[in-house]
Amino acid sequence: MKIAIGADHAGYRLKDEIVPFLLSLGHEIEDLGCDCSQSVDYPDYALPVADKVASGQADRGILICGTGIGMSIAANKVPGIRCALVHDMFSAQATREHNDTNVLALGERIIGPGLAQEIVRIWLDTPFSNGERHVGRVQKVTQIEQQYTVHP
Ligand SMILES: O=C(CO)[C@H](O)[C@H](O)[C@H](O)COP(=O)(O)O
Repeated sequence: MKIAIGADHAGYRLKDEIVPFLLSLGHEIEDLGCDCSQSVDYPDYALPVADKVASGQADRGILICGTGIGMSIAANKVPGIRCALVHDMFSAQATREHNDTNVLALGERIIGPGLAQEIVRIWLDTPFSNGERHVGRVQKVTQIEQQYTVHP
């Protein structure tokens, strides 16, 4: 899978643990920063990752900040993005099966690298269930997005 990944200053250390893990699983990674503890703004890293996924240049995106909250809020503003903030293995599976999420947000200040890797592995491996009720609900979410998208 081609995966775009980004973090702010509160998430780059966990990103640096996740990137080699993803490479060891055989994924292609585009690391869009940041790479040091100098304070930056999470929307500046959420947008490029979300854009890679929304435009089809990446299959999935992973975003990391202190809590994952800022990254998930920002990513979900991009049309076509369904970003889930996940800190447990059950939700990692459920959000793929039920919500067909294409971006995963994690909080470095919330979980350690071992749990984060398990969440990432499950989230990447779990297919969308394609159950009729889930397809219909995801379509309804897309319809909400379309209602608020300004078309020129
Ligand atoms: O957006 C966030 C909180 O919802 C992220 O966790 C940020 O990483 C966090 O706000 C950064 O905080 P800092 O005090 O500027 O390090």
